[in-house]
Amino acid sequence: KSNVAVYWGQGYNQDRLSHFCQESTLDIIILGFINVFPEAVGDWPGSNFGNQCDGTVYEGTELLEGCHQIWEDIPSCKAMGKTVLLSLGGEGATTGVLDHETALGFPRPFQNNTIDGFDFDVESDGGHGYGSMITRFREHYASYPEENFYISGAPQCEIPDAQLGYAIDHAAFDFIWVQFYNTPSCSAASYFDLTDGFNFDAWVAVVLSSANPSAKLYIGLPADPTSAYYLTEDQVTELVGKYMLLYPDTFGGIMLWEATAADNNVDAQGLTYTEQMKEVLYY
Ligand SMILES: CNC(=N)NC(=O)NC
Repeated sequence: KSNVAVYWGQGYNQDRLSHFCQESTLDIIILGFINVFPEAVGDWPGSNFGNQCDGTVYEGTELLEGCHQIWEDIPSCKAMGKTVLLSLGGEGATTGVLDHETALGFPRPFQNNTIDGFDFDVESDGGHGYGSMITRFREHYASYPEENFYISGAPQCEIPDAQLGYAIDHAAFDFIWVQFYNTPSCSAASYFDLTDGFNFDAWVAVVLSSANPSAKLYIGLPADPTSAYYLTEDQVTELVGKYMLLYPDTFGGIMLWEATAADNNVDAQGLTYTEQMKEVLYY
């Protein structure tokens, strides 16, 4: 079963989470972002969810306290069978888990909601701390054997990814959705131009030699048709059709950046981009 995973939380004028939970074509929803990481053990993280939340923060921190709609919607999202992950990082985030200790001390004041795991969208200051952090998450997960908890990552498409390369090699991820956009040399769009730098094959090799060779590898795509890296439904059908068949065990599905842009991107048949992607996967 291949999945459609979408980021939500940074969309322009975005709808609340429950709106997207009702969309049958979404399987995994990645909440972005915890965008401020602690500088030292005991520091608090910080968060940003765009137009959501009420702007209040925990005293003296950058961690949003009034994200009522999100916390209300997570249980219903899970009741609809969605996997809900909380993403750490995002563009311009204050990342940089300094060291092993800070990584282990990353507090988890994420309300009393149980999310299904954590996503690492580390776009700067990566390094070895993330390997330790993920290993610690795995240790925590092990004390809830009846629960399914996940770890995912969103590396850029150049190999090795400067921020997450070490973590991918040394810590077990369940899903790796490569941003086959933002980097011209290896984008999915480059599959359709003379450079043909699209490197899904090489990413499969990375996964097979990583700490979790059975991790699922997703093709990350922009949902906004004005993106320089945008692919039409026909292009995605050709690209995904080829790689889904080439690597049936490793291919996991499609990731979209991001949910609101996908909602607003409707084709002649009235299908949102997410619905188009679902058709591509089950065509
Ligand atoms: C510019 N940064 C992004 N668009 N980040 C992502 O797409 N992360 C999954």
